Amino acid sequence: MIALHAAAHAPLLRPTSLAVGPGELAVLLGPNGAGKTTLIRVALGLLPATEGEARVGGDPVDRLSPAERARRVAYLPQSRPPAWAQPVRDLAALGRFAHGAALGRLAPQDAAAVDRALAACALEPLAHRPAHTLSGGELARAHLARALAAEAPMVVADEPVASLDPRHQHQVLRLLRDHVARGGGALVVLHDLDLAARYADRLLWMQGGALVADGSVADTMTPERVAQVYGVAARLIDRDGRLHVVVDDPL
Ligand SMILES: Nc1ncnc2c1ncn2[C@@H]1O[C@H](COP(=O)(O)OP(=O)(O)OP(=O)(O)O)[C@@H](O)[C@H]1O
Repeated sequence: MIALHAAAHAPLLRPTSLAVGPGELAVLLGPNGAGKTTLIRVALGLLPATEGEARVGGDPVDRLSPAERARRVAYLPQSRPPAWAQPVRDLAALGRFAHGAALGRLAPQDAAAVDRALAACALEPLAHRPAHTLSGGELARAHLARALAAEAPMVVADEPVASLDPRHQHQVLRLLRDHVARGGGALVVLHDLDLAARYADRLLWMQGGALVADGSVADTMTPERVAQVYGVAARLIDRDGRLHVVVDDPL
């Protein structure tokens, strides 16, 4: 469980109360600069709250060691660390460091978790490739494998599908859904409203540093809200019980 009752001044996060827990895939939406990354960073204790507090797994995040926090929540940041000539498998193994693993010293359970994450991300054929030789989309999946290898109860992913082709976008969101089906929780930033409508249990809408709506797809995804939050005209089409979001023109 990630719980936030906090505000920050710079970058701006208006007073925000939010809890995301096991069994839900919450998608954080909002235009560029709305404060999505800021909210995540305050929630994870990576930016100080100027008022209030953030809790992870029930404890104030500033009382957790980085390793303890990493065992509770796997964070896939938007700007990922530069990849150097490290094989993909070693990059994924970084996800086990919070469990006491070190490169060249993976216990059987660490190696098994890394193998599961590589398989889930369809990276087995690339396991021995130096990460700096990967395409942008392959590298994004390698970072996801690192996050999944941690096998933390919560996953927080900031635009995890940004550089992926359509098939891999769906693959990543299915992996996050599988994580939720196994009892985990996920907080994921997306810019694709159609993907959000398809995969989210809950939508968190941000604008101007504030959470302006929080609820199910059925309750919160409306053309009016898309217009208000993003400044674009959108049509919602219900086809075979699934909502499709078609973005038309800027308003
Ligand atoms: N260290 C900082 N000091 C001052 N302002 C900042 C700082 N970091 C970010 N900001 C500003 O805070 C606002 C929110 O930024 P944030 O990265 O949280 O937005 P975002 O919703 O994640 O955007 P995007 O979709 O573009 O990634 C932006 O206007 C940004 O320029």
